[in-house]
Amino acid sequence: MTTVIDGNEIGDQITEGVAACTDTLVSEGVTPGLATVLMSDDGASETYVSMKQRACNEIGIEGFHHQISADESAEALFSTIDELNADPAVHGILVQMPLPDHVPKRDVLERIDPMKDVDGFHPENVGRLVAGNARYKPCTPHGIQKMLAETGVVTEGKDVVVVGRSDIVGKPMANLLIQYGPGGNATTTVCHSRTDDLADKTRNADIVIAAAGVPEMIDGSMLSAGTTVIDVGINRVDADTEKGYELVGDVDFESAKEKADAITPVPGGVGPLTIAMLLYNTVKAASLQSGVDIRLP
Ligand SMILES: Nc1nc2c(c(=O)[nH]1)N[C@@H](CN(C=O)c1ccc(C(=O)N[C@@H](CCC(=O)O)C(=O)O)cc1)CN2
Repeated sequence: MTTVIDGNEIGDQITEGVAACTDTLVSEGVTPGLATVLMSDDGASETYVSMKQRACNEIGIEGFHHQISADESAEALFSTIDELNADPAVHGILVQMPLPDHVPKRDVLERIDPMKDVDGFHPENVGRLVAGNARYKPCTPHGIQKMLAETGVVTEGKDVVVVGRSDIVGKPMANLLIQYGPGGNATTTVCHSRTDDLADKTRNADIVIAAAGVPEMIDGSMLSAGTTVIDVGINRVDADTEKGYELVGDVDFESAKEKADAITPVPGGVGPLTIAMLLYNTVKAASLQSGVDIRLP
């Protein structure tokens, strides 16, 4: 029997633990604050930012939102970040990706105070992660680690194939998987658009993590029986629905399910964990900046 991993259930469980930490901080006079910055008119990005704000409100994290028009200069974004860096009510800053082409992404990430970088994308935080001393683990890969642990999928000694080499998922995921300790100790292969014979790599994997942003590119014929399949893709494809689109993953769910021991659906798989781990990092940021000790889940 294939287990369909319920990301909403695991996300809710983690959020409950984070909510208890928020209560502890508030009782000590510290209200965790998260600022989201959106410089885009992309519908999906707008949806994700409002989901993040709603999730904050539900557990008592104070949300601040800054909208910058997509055709503004990069300077407008830099000065917003400078203000948020200096604001003591803001413990976490998240600049929603992707940014418009004229905005230099690396300069934006370096502008954020690393202590407030709850995405874990600042080079200082990336370096700490690679060194095995993470401050803020990037939300999606951290959520996948939690999801595997919760499902009883051990990574130690396993062959894991990560499909995709993005800064948000592929690279940090691979780095977490090769760390010492639980959720790590995996033999990790990173595949990408130039990989020769991808199916040969995925067929030899115990765990496949698909994060390439290509709708349904991994199907059952590319998997061996018993594989754990984690689908990170959330692609909007045109469909005859009320919204005019439907969400599909990077995995062809029906054929992959025939082979998988465990598989995540889209929606309701990895996505909710991304939000839960953002709350986790925000509360951790508030704890680090205030010196109030908490026990994170
Ligand atoms: N600064 C960042 N930008 C982006 C990140 C990130 O981690 N930091 N990740 C992605 C998108 N993302 C968060 O921003 C994200 C995507 C999807 C979901 C989610 O819960 N999806 C739901 C479906 C929602 C829908 O109806 O569209 C699901 O999968 O069930 C959460 C977060 C890019 N940018």
